[in-house]
Amino acid sequence: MPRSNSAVHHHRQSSDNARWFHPSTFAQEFGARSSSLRKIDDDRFLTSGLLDLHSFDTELLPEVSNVFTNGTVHGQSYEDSESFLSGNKFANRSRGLPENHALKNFSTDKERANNVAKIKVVVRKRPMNKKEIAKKEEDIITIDSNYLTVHERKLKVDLTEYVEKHEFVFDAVLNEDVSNEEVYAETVEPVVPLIFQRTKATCFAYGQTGSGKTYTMQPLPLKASQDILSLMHRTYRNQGFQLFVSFFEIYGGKLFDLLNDRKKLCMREDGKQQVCIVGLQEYRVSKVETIKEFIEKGNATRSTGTTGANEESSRSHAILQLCIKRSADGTESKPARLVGKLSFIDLAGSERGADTTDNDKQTRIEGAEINKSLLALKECIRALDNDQGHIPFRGSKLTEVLRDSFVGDSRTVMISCISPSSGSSEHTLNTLRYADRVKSLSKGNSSKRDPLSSSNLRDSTVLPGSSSLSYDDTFEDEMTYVSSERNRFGWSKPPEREPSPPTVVDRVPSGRMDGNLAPSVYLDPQKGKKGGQNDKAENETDYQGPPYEQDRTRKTSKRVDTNQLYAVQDKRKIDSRVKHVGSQPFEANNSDPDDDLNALLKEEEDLVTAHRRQVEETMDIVREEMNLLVEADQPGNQLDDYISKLNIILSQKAARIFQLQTQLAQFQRRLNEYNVVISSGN
Ligand SMILES: Nc1ncnc2c1ncn2[C@@H]1O[C@H](COP(=O)(O)OP(=O)(O)OP(=O)(O)O)[C@@H](O)[C@H]1O
Repeated sequence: MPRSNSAVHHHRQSSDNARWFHPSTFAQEFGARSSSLRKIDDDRFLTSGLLDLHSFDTELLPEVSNVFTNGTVHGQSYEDSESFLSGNKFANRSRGLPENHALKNFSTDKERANNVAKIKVVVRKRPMNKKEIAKKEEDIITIDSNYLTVHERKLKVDLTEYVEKHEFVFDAVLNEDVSNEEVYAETVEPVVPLIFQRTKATCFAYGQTGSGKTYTMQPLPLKASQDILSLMHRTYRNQGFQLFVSFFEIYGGKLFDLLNDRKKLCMREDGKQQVCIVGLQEYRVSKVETIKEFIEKGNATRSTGTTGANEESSRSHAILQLCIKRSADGTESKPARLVGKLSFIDLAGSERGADTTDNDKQTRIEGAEINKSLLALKECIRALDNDQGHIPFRGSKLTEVLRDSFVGDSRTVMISCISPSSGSSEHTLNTLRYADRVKSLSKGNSSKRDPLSSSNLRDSTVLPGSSSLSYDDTFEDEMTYVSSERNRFGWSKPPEREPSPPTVVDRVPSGRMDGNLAPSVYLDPQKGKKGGQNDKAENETDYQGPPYEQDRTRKTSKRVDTNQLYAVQDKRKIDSRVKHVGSQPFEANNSDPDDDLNALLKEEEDLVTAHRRQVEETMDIVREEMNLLVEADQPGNQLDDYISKLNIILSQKAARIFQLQTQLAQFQRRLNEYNVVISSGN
């Protein structure tokens, strides 16, 4: 197994679920819609959804017009197409937004695509809320361009306080004043044109409960559809492109169609090892309004599923996909094939992931499942960006479903949401470390972690300029629109657009889930403390400062049927890459290879986390020793006191080193076993 520097802390997830498609907020955003999907069904051309696994091949089209070449597209200028595509560029990028003007004139779409990072990690800090202010908590996050510093208050052994700084660098760091519109521009907007060029892109958010995942993610799919449809009706007019939407959830390892009465779906692999979701309904859409209705419907279905209510959806991953298809001859006479895809993933319930020490069995199972998703996700991203032959998508159901998104031309945008307050420092650091880990997986990152470069052992990282977003300020004026009118999510109203295309919604049998990807995650490992509900309660109170308009529906915490979770693991083993070694199976005892891999990944994470902790603690101890020496030099110091303190310190050091050595030796043994198998398999 190729080694890497990856390390995700085992973050206890202390959040409630992140449901950025929550119906209540959605309805408030876009106005409550009385129309149900039934209406959609009635009014539009929906066919019953049957799945022909092979009718919608995932093969990409041989040629897609090079629309950006030479700045003209079928007589339409590039500038024209850009101006409507990016109607929200901002004159003011000083609020935590990095200057991304490096990429000025793209001469080709390929160049454009190359300039959009494969993995982009963005951090968003939310404002302090009323409760935090009332508790006199401090804002411990400072941001300077794409640099972020956590000022963590700590106590020495002698109980004196000091501030430890943890510095991070990400592709973009957005402060509390940054609007959702700007978040979109920084994250999803740059990848939208790429999905017309055969790219599969995924956006997901993670972070502690109440850190702003829902607030951040909820508006993105609609905004993206708006831009996609604009491109289709302008730049790519009459080229046979079609937009499809699907929305499903993974709950307890099973798939449910959120746009088809939560019908249970079945995941299969075809002969070409393509992942197919049998029965998944895809709806052809040509109006943003219609997509809103579908999302609303999906959210409602998710929260009122047959076996439960909100708490169930809080334990599910919701995946909304926007697919661009095109018929081979550019007309609609032939079946459309997938060109590109944009996935928005709500990895819910992640707050339970770190709480593997919880006494409740159900909670432990869920936590383990979520940890598994996070680890598997990270591993897939790592493999993806390093063009590794083996992509461990089987590490979790989520990554398995998203398999196609980890191959080919893909883009991943991670949004790490963080709370600013001192009371959240541990969660915040965990979130940032995970983000940092994912970012450091990218081979595109030129800057490497230099653990000793900082006097205080920085947490972070990487790469200035490794993957900044591509903005073309040549067109900035045209792209800019300013509106004082903002909706509840902070979006400015978009400028007047072209007349909407006729409302057409075709229900299409799809059957194939061609790719996509990526999960929203959240990680927040926190040991020893049961995070979550209390934090949640606090975080959900009103904010002061900027008027926050988003209402949230509280998610209650109920228990789900254990059997459902157990029933989950659909263990069809078809990974041809994991082979047997001679006559000896990969794992003795008939154990599941996926489980072995997962266990190994978990051990790796544990080891790196333990190492990190050990280094940090060592630094603390060294400080203690220095203080002790200073004290020892003082006249009249107590020798007894010095000796006993030194003894304690040395014992602590020895114990920690011994513990880490044991863990390392254990991991090396496991690694050796695994390496044999993988190398033989390849
Ligand atoms: N950047 C922001 N600006 C203004 N308000 C925000 C921002 N981020 C979050 N909020 C507000 O903070 C509260 C919590 O945010 P949100 O529900 O998005 O958190 P979450 O991470 O999704 O939580 P959970 O994991 O519990 O679902 C909401 O009331 C939201 O409106």
